[in-house]
Amino acid sequence: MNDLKVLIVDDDKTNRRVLKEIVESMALVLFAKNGQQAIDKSVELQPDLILLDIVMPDISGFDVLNQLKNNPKVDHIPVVFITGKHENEIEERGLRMGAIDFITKPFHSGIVQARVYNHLQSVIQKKLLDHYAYIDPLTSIPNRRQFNARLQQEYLHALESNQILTLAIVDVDNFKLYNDHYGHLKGDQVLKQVAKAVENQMKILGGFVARFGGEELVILMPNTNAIEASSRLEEIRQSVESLEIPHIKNISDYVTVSIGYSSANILQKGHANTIFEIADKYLYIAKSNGRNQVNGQTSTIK
Ligand SMILES: Nc1nc2c(ncn2[C@@H]2O[C@H](COP(=O)(O)OP(=O)(O)OP(=O)(O)O)[C@@H](O)[C@H]2O)c(=O)[nH]1
Repeated sequence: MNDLKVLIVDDDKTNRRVLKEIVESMALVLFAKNGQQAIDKSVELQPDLILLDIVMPDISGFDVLNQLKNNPKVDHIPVVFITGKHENEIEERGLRMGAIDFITKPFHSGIVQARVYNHLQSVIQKKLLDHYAYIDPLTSIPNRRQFNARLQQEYLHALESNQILTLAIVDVDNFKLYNDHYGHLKGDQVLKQVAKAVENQMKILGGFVARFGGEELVILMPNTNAIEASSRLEEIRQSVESLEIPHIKNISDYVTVSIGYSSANILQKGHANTIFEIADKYLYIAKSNGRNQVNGQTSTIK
């Protein structure tokens, strides 16, 4: 569990030390001495669990929890309240506000350890579920669900910041023939290699890549105009060709991809799918013009 982080928020030094001793075998321990630090460190360090004292001199634990629950960057982090005495009213209020549990002082180390352990187990389970929900099992890159969420995010960001968003579709050429000739298992290996090559390029060039489905990958490049997009996508096209994966002799020497893109100047909310449709149109042109090429343009979404 060593890559897990627990943030201990307590104004009392002794309490922080005692809790640290209980928690440190299960997770990396972070500290905050007051409410404001708790909020700042939660946003910055993204702990997996927060142990939060209720009574603190600046902002009370209730107010901290309220602020955390109203901030989309941290609203998912489970919070366990630390309280001086057991009072049903306080416990009910905290649980209704979204705290997942209560720990009472003075600490019984065995109980605190068991509670923290159980909550960290839930965190691990959730991480695993998130992984399966958002990662494509064949290629290990983000899947279409993650892409859809990211597209909405980047679309809004581009609209608000008046930046150009490029969306590209990368499609393996003549892949049906490849599958028919070499078999689907070999085809799967090709998809893995192509996804890896594109992902590596995106790490260098900047951008997000996902498997859209079948033999199609999709790329998002925020703040990227058509000229920049065209040269980056050309590098991606070349990176796949240079893998030198043999195709069927009379089709082409190596496995290649065609890429269609749209560099969108976004003037209107709610038309993220239109960028995809335009990129798809250019992909069709790239295919019709002979495959193994990049095609696209600037478009305006209004
Ligand atoms: N091996 C493998 N094949 C897949 C997978 N998903 C889709 N395919 C195959 O991808 C092929 C796509 O074929 P088409 O849509 O006709 O496209 P294409 O043959 O690449 O032709 P062009 O796109 O015009 O170059 C089909 O044979 C699908 O079965 C997968 O996960 N693994």
